[in-house]
Amino acid sequence: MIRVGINGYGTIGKRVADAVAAQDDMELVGVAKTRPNFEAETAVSKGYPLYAAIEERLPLFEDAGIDVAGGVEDLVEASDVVVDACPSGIGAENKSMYDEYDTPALYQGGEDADLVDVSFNARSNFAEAEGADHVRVVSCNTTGLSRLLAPLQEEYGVKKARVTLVRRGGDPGQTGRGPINDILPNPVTLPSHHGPDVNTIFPDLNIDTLGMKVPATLMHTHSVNVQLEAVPTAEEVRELLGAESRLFLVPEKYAIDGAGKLKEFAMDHGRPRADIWENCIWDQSISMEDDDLYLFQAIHQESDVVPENVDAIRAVLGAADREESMTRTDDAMGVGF
Ligand SMILES: NC(=O)C1=CN([C@@H]2O[C@H](COP(=O)(O)OP(=O)(O)OC[C@H]3O[C@@H](n4cnc5c(N)ncnc54)[C@H](OP(=O)(O)O)[C@@H]3O)[C@@H](O)[C@H]2O)C=CC1
Ligand SMILES: O=C(OP(=O)(O)O)[C@H](O)COP(=O)(O)O
Repeated sequence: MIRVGINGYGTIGKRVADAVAAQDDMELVGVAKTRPNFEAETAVSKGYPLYAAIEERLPLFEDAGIDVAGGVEDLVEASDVVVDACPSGIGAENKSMYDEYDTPALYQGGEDADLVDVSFNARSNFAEAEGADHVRVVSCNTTGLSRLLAPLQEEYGVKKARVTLVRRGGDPGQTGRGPINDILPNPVTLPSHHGPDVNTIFPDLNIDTLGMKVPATLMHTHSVNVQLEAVPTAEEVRELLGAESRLFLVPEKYAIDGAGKLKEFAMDHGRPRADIWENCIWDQSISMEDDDLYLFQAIHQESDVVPENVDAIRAVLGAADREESMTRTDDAMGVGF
């Protein structure tokens, strides 16, 4: 069994914890939090051992009547690998602690690419993470782009990708985020971080990305144009993308017109937290104009990186190859509609 610790039990960390607990080759050693809030209560009610991320705060948990298994260093020491899902920048501060205990660590997309040995997307570069000590699972949007570009690059070759990312302003629980009545170029300069981030996975891929932020919390939406080397029909592209386990082609007959109905669809399917782990590509948006492919896809920012974190655990430990790991992860989590 692979012993996994999760440091940072927020939006991403709690989802990765559930996904790890669902794998039959992994054991969740525990999760680390800084304070005894509702998420601490939930972790305890799920039977996840709770560790204090800041050891001086141990008494706060005791005062709140929450049992704590130890401090974060105990968690790191007891784990074969740690998933760091702390807020952006805290992962970098934690790196020396992971090194001290010789525990490989996975970081999230909010950390800089130069913090790590390898930036990771399971479909695109699984094997590169094998044996690495520090791996970054790229951001939700970059994960969505990498999953899409990998089969296109392999099958047809990519001359150039141009993507406009319409980004949700904040997650549903982030009550302090905005905008609340505006549409922002964000960043106003080009490129957004997503293009350079895609290049951490595909170094030679020619890609420009532009970002915007809008007053929405449910999902991001991408307007994608990929100029291809070989020229398939739109139907051939549909078949290629439809065969990928983490790409969901939203059928026209479902009459799903946006993120609201996608989330409703996920809830109808009994998805935990209404999570959508797959890229949602509108089937009827897939179009070819000469050598240009166009499509729209929606990305659930809170959950698409979760299966990628599970695969990265196996990758760093050399516990499985790409296909075996992705299949195990998907089967255990129920990825695929
Ligand atoms: N949310 C998203 O859409 C996505 C986020 N990411 C990336 O994932 C990472 C985490 O983001 P997200 O889950 O949204 O962030 P959250 O703020 O939701 O969760 C992080 C949690 O870490 C805890 N924390 C804070 N400081 C520490 C610390 N020193 N040690 C341990 N835990 C700490 C906080 O909980 P508490 O203080 O209560 O313990 C907080 O809730 C970032 O790099 C982000 O860029 C990637 C893809 C999508
Ligand atoms: O990784 C994400 O988005 P990103 O790919 O646009 O950076 C997450 O949705 C977090 O984005 P945020 O930095 O707006 O919180």
